[in-house]
Amino acid sequence: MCSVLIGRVKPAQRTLALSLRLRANTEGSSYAAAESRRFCPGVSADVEPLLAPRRSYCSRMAQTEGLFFRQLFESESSTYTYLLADTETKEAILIDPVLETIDRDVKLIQELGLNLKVAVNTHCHADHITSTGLMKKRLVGLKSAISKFSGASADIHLTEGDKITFGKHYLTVRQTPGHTDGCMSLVSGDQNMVFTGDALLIRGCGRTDFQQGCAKKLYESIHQKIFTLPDHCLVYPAHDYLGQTASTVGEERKFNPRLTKSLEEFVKIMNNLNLPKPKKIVSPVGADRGSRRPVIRGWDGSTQTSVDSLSEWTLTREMPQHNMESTRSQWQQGLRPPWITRVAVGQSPSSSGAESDTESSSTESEKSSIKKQEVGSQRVLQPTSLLQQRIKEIDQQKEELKIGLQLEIALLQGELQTEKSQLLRRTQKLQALQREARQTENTQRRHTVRKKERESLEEERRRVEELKRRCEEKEKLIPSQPESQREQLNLQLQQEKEVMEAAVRAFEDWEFRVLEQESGIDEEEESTADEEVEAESGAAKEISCQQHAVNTAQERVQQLERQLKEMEREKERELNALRKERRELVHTTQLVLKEKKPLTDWSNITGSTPCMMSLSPLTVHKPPQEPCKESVSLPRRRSSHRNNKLNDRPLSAQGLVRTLPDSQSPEAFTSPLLSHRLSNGHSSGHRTGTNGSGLLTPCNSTTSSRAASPCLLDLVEIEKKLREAKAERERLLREREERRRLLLEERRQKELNSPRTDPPEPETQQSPEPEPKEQPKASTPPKSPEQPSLPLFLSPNFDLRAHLESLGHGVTGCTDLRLTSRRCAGFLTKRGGRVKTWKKRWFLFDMDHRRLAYYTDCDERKLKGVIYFQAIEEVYYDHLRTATSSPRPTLTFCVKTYDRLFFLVASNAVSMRIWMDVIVTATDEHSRY
Ligand SMILES: N[C@@H](CCC(=O)N[C@@H](CSS)C(=O)NCC(=O)O)C(=O)O
Repeated sequence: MCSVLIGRVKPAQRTLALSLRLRANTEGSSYAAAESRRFCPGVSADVEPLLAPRRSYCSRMAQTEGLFFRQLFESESSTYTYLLADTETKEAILIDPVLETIDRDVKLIQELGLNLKVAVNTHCHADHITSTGLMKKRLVGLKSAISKFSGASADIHLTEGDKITFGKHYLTVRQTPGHTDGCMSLVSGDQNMVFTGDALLIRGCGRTDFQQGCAKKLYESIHQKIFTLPDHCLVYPAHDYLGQTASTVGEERKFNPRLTKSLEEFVKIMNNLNLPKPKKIVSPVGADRGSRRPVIRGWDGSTQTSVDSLSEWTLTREMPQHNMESTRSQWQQGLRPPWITRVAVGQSPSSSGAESDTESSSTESEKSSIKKQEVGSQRVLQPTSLLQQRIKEIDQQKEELKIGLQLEIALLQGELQTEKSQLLRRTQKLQALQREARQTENTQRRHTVRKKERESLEEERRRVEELKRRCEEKEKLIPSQPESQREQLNLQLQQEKEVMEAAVRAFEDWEFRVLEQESGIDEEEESTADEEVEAESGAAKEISCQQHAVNTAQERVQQLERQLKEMEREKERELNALRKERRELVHTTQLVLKEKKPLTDWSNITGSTPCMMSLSPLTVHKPPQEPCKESVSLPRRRSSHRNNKLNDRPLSAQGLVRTLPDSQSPEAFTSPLLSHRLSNGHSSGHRTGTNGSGLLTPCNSTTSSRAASPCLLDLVEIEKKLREAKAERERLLREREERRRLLLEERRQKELNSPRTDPPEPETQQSPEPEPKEQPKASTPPKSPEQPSLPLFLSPNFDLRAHLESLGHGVTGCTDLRLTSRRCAGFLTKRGGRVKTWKKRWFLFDMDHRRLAYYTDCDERKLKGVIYFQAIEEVYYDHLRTATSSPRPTLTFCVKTYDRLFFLVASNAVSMRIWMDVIVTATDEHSRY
């Protein structure tokens, strides 16, 4: 049994103990030691000086024995979340968790077997939504905490001096208002760490231009509450926009550019910051939910309906949308610091038409056999991987949707809870009023009865007195009566007296009873009849008012319940739709995989070259709607058919599958490819496709997947089309082979007629085909009438060297390159595909093999990878410096294939320009052919 204590040390020594049962956990590993390894893992001597500050951080961390500490980062709002735990008891606290990273945080907490007791928000965040509310739904026993002055609801409201205890550690609350009224900093028990929230940032501080911000208050808070901590105390802020992770109080006191100034200067600085609104605050998340009244979401799932005290910015924080596409794309496109890794969905593991770019060390023979298989199977692997990618996307979408809707439901439940408790309060009040009314009524009734009784009593009194009077009169008259009658009269008087005395006794008893009854009754009540009437009418009013409020609250509760049910139904509907799509995609994947074997076998039998594969209608390409995410540089291309080019590209399996029902006929899928491609993309005949350019266009996977899903059911149709595709492909390959044979024939003829001038090229060991002979420098050979219309760069007579000279390159002066009429070779530094390390490679641009190969060295013995010409889409200079880690940013250029980017660095500007113009010929060749 252990407890998390939230207690105030001063003034009242208040200790609020939340006695919570702890899971039995015997692991007890040294988190602090692991943590220090994380901060300084295997530091080599040459970088050690650079890491010196971090070493001091971690060595100090390690001193706090038995403390687990983890700094976590959310890249969209640049927020730091901190997880602290006692390594022995496993009790943990979480500071400033963010909604977007709830899965990561919960997973980590569960993996480490921690028992999260409290999730603290250092203040009301204006730039992101806290995950405490949702986290409470996921982690049993978790309490939320926030400053009492934040105006937000939470399980625990903290004030100055409160202690948040977890195991043998604790954090003390120091109120540091200024950025917001409810800002607080949390100081570790040993004063080695302070979590400053948005008060003190590294070399900065929280803005003071919204949310009750006040520069003067902030200045005082920091000076009085943070700068009074020891110099070595580590500062952990809630945000950093420059990748800084921690600082110290001493450093900030000395170097903080804002806080080293006088108060007046500080105020001036803060008033002139002119910061843009935080990125997320203005995002119209939930804009489609305009029907909902503006609400400020409570920090633990409840809702505050008051909007008066909060800025308009706060009001923009609504629920995540059900349209998760936008969220996902934000996540996918969002820049992340290097230490945040997220598996990029849809990244093909291998390069286009190339061997894997993992810089593996397989042998040449392995390479060639792998290449054969790869080329043959690529067209089926790629669609499969696309489908699998889509499945992954759906899973992710499902998860996001679930979180979004769970949150929505949790918040509605919170709202419902609040309304219900309000209803309960009102009902109780109403009942009390009704009780009161009943009491009043009873009093009145009693009052009337009493009044009547008093009247009867009065009557009786009068009767008794009359009897008394009569007896007295008789008694007086008897002496004056004749003697003979006196005895008789005395007798009568005696009887009457007895009757009278009995009546007096009865009356007195009655009167005594009445007086006794009335002795307990409030005299005021008796006397102020008017007031009573007034109170009665007030109570009646109050009752009707309360009745009305109760009715409204009941309606609201019913409405919320309906909303909740609808939300749950919506969640089910959405999840079912996603489940259905996923099932269909899995089915289709299986089908495509089934197709894989015969197609691969067939491909091996034909022994087709990679270039031939480009004619396959199933070659996979990135959907044209998606621009290259890695760079937005303008491509360096001579071809003016940029847009057509994308449409000219072979149809992706994904696109095929999705567009089948629209295409109606098998011809739509097979017919126009060859003629269209051979006519340089200008053919307008025989177009049966759906996109106006005569070809089927792949659907945009991010927007139309759900709409397109029904077509996936048409599996028989798919099989049929696959068979047709195979037949068409076979025919195209035959035609292409024939054309190729004719070309070679023609080239040989030409060589016989015109003897070559260039010396024969030495690099022949790689070439399985006869090395073509070079033509004298002529980049545009005359076209014989019978010669088929071939693209410029495809022509066997095309002279690369002459072409470059004609472009004005000083080829002879560039000693870095070996340039012949058909080849260009030289060193380039290439960035790895998955492991982003830069390696120097020998690149060989080979026009005869139509590939750009790279080797470990200039002897070209160890092939590391190949980029086939048909895969190359664009070549451009990296002027936006997207390859941030490039050793020479100014000499970096990009070769974009349809599924990845190659970042290459030349040794100098001249060779970079030549390389780019060399490689661009490959793109032109591809786009034209
Ligand atoms: N451009 C940034 C602005 C982020 C921002 O305004 N941050 C707040 C804390 S979150 S409310 C702040 O106080 N910043 C102080 C500063 O000096 O930056 C973005 O949107 O990412």
